[in-house]
Amino acid sequence: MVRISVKFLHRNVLCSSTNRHSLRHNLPTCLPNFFVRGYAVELNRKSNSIKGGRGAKEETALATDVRLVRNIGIIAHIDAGKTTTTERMLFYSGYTKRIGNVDEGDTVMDYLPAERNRGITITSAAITFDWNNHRVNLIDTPGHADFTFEVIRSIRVLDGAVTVLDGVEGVEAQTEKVWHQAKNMGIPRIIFVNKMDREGAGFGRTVREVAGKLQAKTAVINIPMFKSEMVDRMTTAKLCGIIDIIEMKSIEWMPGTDGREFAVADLTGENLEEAKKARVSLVETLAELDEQMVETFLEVDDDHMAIAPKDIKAALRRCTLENRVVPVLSGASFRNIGVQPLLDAVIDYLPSPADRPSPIMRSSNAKIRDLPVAQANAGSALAFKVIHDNHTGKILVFVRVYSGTLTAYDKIFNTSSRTEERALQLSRMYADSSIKIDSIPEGHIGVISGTKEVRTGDTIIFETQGKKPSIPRDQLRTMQLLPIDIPSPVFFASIEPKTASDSKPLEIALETLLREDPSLKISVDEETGQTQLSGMGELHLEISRDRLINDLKVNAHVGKIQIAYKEGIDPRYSANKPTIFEYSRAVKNGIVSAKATISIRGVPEDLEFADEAFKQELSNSKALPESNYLTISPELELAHPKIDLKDIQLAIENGVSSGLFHGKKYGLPVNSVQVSIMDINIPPELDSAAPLAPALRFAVSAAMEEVPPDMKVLMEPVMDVTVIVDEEDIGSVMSDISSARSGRVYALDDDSASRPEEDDAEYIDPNLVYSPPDTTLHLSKHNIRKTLDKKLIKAKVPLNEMVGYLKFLRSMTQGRGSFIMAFDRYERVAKDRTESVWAKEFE
Ligand SMILES: Nc1nc2c(ncn2[C@@H]2O[C@H](COP(=O)(O)OP(=O)(O)OP(=O)(O)O)[C@@H](O)[C@H]2O)c(=O)[nH]1
Repeated sequence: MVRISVKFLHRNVLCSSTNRHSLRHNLPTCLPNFFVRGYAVELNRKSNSIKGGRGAKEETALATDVRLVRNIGIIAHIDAGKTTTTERMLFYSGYTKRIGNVDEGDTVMDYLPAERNRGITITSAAITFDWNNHRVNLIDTPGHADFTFEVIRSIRVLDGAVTVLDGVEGVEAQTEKVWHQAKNMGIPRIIFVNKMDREGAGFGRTVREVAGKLQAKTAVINIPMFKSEMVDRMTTAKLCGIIDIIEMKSIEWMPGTDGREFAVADLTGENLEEAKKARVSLVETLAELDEQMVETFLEVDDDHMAIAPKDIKAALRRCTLENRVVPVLSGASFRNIGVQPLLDAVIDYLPSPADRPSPIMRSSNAKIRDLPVAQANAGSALAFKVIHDNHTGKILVFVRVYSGTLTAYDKIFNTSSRTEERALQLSRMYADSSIKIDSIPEGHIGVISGTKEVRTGDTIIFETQGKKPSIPRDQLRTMQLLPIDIPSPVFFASIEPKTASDSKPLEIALETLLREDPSLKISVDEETGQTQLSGMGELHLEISRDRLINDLKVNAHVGKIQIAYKEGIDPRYSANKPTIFEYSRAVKNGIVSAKATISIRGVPEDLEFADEAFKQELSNSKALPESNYLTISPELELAHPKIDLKDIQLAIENGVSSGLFHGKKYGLPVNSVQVSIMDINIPPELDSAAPLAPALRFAVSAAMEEVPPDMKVLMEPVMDVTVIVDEEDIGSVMSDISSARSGRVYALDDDSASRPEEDDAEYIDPNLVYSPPDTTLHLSKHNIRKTLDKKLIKAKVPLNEMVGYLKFLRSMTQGRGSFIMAFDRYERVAKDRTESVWAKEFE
């Protein structure tokens, strides 16, 4: 006998059956007049079992059958309602007992600094819940631009994404950016147009924007439903539910309830008429893309209404998985409207790991070919987030297993740190608790606790029982999954322990921070001994500082957050002759001298204009940190009778990098230079590569010394800025950017660069897509945003000119303007600005 307890109209309705499937099938009949989809089951957290209908067998299937898994993320512009929507998802799936409220600061998902002190749940990277007999792993993707790197990293482990849009604001710049990242990675997406209860919200307008701006082929599967209401003797329309275009039903939520109950009814009147238009469009869109839909359509004599919902769903699933269409839904999470259909859509249309192509593993050894994980015949997993649990003090490593089943106590080999350890404890994170598990099967997400070496972004290889890897083990151990280029950090702060005894704990805490977030960088100035923490943005460093002081409890002084300037060499500089440097050092067998002949030059910012020979030389060079290059003359023979070639190369690289740590004019790290080694004498009696590093460090330092001071330049981070303004503000904003902020405007409203041209066969004309009329907009008392009149100004602007820009922009545009920016590159500070920048930042 299987029993399931369903929360229904404030009552617990108990349905029983001897057969689990029959129970599921008959469930709606237990609840007359209501159409129950995605019903909530209660989780009894204490016993870690699910009360009611889900027996152990079913839980096992959920935990192992990869087709029942959805690894998804929510991507959205700040404030679109990502957290509000997620909180409802957790509540309706039965994993939280009440709905958290963003405005009252009691949500499970929020990760902002104020909530961070509460511990692990806030920073959870993935939260698991079950819906309609499927397991959903919701992977967190932060919205702030400082964390763009983290967004990219999270997107890589997603199989599908929900894009939440604000029905008033439409497609916003940040959304567009993340959308394209997800699209480029081939991740199927669905769209949820949220906040449809707000005045000025336009569903039809937003759908047209999705088609126009995102160039997505839309399939509207539900539309908002409104009811007329008299407010202050004026008729207004109030959102009350949605019209389901697949089932051709209305779904209405009672105002003021928690949204678990909803009434399903047949459509009538205007709602029916509009639904028919939407159904025709949906079927025709699918028939354009899916042959099976054409056949089904012919079978029902071209009657759009006669096609069974299951056939529409199947076609829509096929097309969504192939990224040919994007299902669009509507609702208002805050009013508890439309979230259950969204959850259903996650299950119905987004892929399971089995539907996704096998990712590629790439070796650090260029000679080894790329290997799709499916062909490796070995276990592989990606550590996509590492978190320090403040409560237990343990390091939790969130992994996505790509192949094989990771079992507790398995030996795991980390291909980045090249270390082996055991996966001592495995668990799965639920909304506010974790459950110990024995294994994490392929396609699933789970947590390994207590590892010593794993960092965010590392690849883990493990051997699966009875299988022999398809390539030799030493080669397999050089493979990495989805490596990510980490952009240069542009802000830094100095860090000092308060007392000598605080030094060791600080070192350990910094190591923890770096394991969690590889986009942070620690550098130690060898001359001054000062430690610097660098990051992507002010907020990024503020959060890291709070983690250090408040969470990891170190006793340290963190200096002011500053822009990370660099020192460079004017590319016009060319040394008359290379620097020859001789270095002697006492070693075991006596004194050895190493002689290095090197030259140094500045690399121009716009490499595309450099001469071909130089470009060719750089492409054969080793890229070092700080956009520097190391070119070793091809004639140079580095092989040594006693020392491994790899060790020699590594010592040279380390030596050159540390020689570039301090520029000779400004004392800043050196950026964008090429160091060429023409000759190097490695004494045969040397038996370790160690002395080579200081030799090279001094040689590079000496070469830098020889560059005349007027050829040494200050370099600054320059941002790629997109300012979104109304037409009437274009003139003032552009002139401010170019005159007051030393920026270069390079495009106006040219947000179409990544889109097909209008005469391209691929072009999606927003005027031709189906979108319901926005009947409520004329009732709005306020000015309605003219979305399509917004203009984008794109410019390259020095970062120091952007500090405090939002406030300035808001006042210049009466609050209408907004902007996003991302690091572009380091550029030389123009001569006329150098003095003022130096004075402002360093004096
Ligand atoms: N009227 C209305 N307000 C909503 C709705 N959904 C969210 N909000 C409000 O919008 C604001 C932002 O919501 P969040 O859920 O924090 O948005 P977010 O996308 O998670 O924002 P970040 O975490 O800052 O990226 C809050 O004040 C919410 O109460 C909705 O459906 N209707």
